[in-house]
Amino acid sequence: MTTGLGINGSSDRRNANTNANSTNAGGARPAGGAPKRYIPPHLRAKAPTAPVDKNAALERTASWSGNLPARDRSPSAERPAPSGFSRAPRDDHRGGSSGESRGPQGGQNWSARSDSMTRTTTWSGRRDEKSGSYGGRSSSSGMSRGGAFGMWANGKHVYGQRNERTEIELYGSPDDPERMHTGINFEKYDEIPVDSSGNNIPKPITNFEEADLDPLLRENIKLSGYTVPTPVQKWSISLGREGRDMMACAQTGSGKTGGFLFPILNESFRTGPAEIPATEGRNPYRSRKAYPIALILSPTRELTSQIFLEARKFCYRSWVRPCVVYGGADIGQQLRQVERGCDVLVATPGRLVDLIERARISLCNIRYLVLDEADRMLDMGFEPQIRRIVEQEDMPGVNERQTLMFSATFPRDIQMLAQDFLRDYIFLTVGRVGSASENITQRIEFVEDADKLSLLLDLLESNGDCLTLVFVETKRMADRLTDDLLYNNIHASAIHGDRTQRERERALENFRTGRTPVLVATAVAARGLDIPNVGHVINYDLPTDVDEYVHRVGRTGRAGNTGIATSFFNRNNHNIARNLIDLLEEANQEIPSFLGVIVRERSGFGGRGRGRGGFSRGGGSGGFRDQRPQYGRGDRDFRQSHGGSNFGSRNTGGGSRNAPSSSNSFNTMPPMPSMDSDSKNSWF
Ligand SMILES: Nc1ncnc2c1ncn2[C@@H]1O[C@H](COP(=O)(O)OP(=O)(O)OP(=O)(O)O)[C@@H](O)[C@H]1O
Repeated sequence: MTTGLGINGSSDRRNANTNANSTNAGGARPAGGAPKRYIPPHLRAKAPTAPVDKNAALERTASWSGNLPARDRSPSAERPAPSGFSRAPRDDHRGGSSGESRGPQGGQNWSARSDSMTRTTTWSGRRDEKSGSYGGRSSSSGMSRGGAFGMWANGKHVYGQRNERTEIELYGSPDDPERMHTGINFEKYDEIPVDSSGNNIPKPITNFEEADLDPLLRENIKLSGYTVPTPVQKWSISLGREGRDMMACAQTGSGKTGGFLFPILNESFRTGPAEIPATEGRNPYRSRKAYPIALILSPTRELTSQIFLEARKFCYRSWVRPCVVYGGADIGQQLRQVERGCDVLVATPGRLVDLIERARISLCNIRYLVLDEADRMLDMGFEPQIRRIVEQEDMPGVNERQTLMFSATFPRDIQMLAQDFLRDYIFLTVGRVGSASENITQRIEFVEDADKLSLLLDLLESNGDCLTLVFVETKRMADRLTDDLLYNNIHASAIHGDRTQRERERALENFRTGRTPVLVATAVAARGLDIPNVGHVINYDLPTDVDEYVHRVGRTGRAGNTGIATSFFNRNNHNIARNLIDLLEEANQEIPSFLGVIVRERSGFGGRGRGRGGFSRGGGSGGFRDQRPQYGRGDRDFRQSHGGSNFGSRNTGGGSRNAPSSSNSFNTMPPMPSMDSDSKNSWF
């Protein structure tokens, strides 16, 4: 039962739901006896219908059907049945999928590249290709045979030929429903205050036209439909030109991917490839090793794949070949792809280490290192691997490379740790560190565990056409809830760490295309994923960490579009209440009174409020995180507030600062157990 603490009249509505349905969480399948069917609100006044036939229950013909574009570019994924939305197979969310997954390593068609252009460069020993495809959004036909790559010849960048088919595959058509279109609030990004701190801060660019970008990059940006740079892009392009390191904290959906790709590609297009050092063996040109010039590390396979697809857009017709490697996919295929050309490598740490150990990747030519979701990459699970990749392999040192870190959240302790990988960096914040975008309407609903399913069904019923992402805390819960939704006639699938990579990619593809408009996810889908039309994020289970909350809700309200995030809260979530209040306040959201009540209750028990910048980061309860000292959420460049540093104040307009004092003395983290990215993912 709900308590009287609900807001907006929602508790009344839920009580009504509970009465109308059952007392065991709406449409949940009861442990024994005949299952009770969930009755949506608009049918509750009507006479009950016959129990749902199991197969019929999975038939979707109601409000979801066909409302969303069911365009499916997957070569072998099932197409919607002609009669409308045929149901996804019962095991759709658990495995046993019959269709091929789509993804850079998902199927045969992803393996080959489609350059008609012969590469004559000899710097990396890569094979010249005449045809084929090399993975991308659509592989059904292989990437267009006429797809063009450029080359670097005689010290010059020679652009590849334009190819209409490749352009449609890469960029979609302007009315492509799967393409992210900027929303009504896109221009408002410019109103968000930007703070920068560091030495000799260059001025940001103001627009793409005056940015003196490489003409090919400019063209590719245009083809991607970008007309105005977002704030983080304005700054990163200018910092990239100056060769400066950067730690950038900008809200979810505000264009951080372009923020790191643009400066890297702008410089690479101008300067060309790097020579392989003579120390690399007798005839490095004949070796099968790749020598990328840029390395982009990200925490999850899906995000890694997505960044690669973005990189392909901006590398089109250039000499730069992007390449992707991540766990769970066929390594043989990845190795072949690496051999075909690997100038910008997008990778998860675990798989990268594997390829380094096999002597198939050398990092000796790295000029640019990017940690996307940097706070996650330097968090406990990944840090040992990052240290190994960056410090113990052959990557040039911090003075010889440019290092860029991006995230929407940057806790203070991670900022401290990050200093080990950065040189005289600029700290950039767009909005407050770790704040949620105001494009997202955040609602917190008080609901007891037993009533969650009922409320979820109500919300889904009233959702309209949009895609809905439902977050839960455990893999088991993800499967269970998906079963419950399928049982209640809602097309849903699940994504979590226990599913095979093929199943994960398939679930994501079906979600993206609207075949299964509800995706139940664990934290594996919380960061970075950019899926158009996600209009509603529901935290069925709230996370214990408020930063995780920020990333989750950030799957909606992207690129200036608006979205809704609803979170189910009850007393079990008291640890996050304080931080949630701060977050809602910052984003100008309504703060339900029960949050304050619960915070006061907890203070009464001797607990203390854990405000931002206070002692605890996120107030997680139990688990691995809490074994670390907690330094508080970062709300600014930690160098500014730390005693002994010369960063006494915030700098918003450039100007000079003295170098920060050494960070090493602050790095008092106890050693953390090592985990590779795949085992890390298994947490989710
Ligand atoms: N300058 C731009 N003009 C138009 N659209 C843009 C621009 N920059 C980025 N976008 C679009 O905005 C969306 C969000 O961008 P992106 O995924 O880079 O956000 P992000 O800041 O990395 O988000 P997250 O914190 O969730 O990782 C993407 O669909 C991207 O194509």
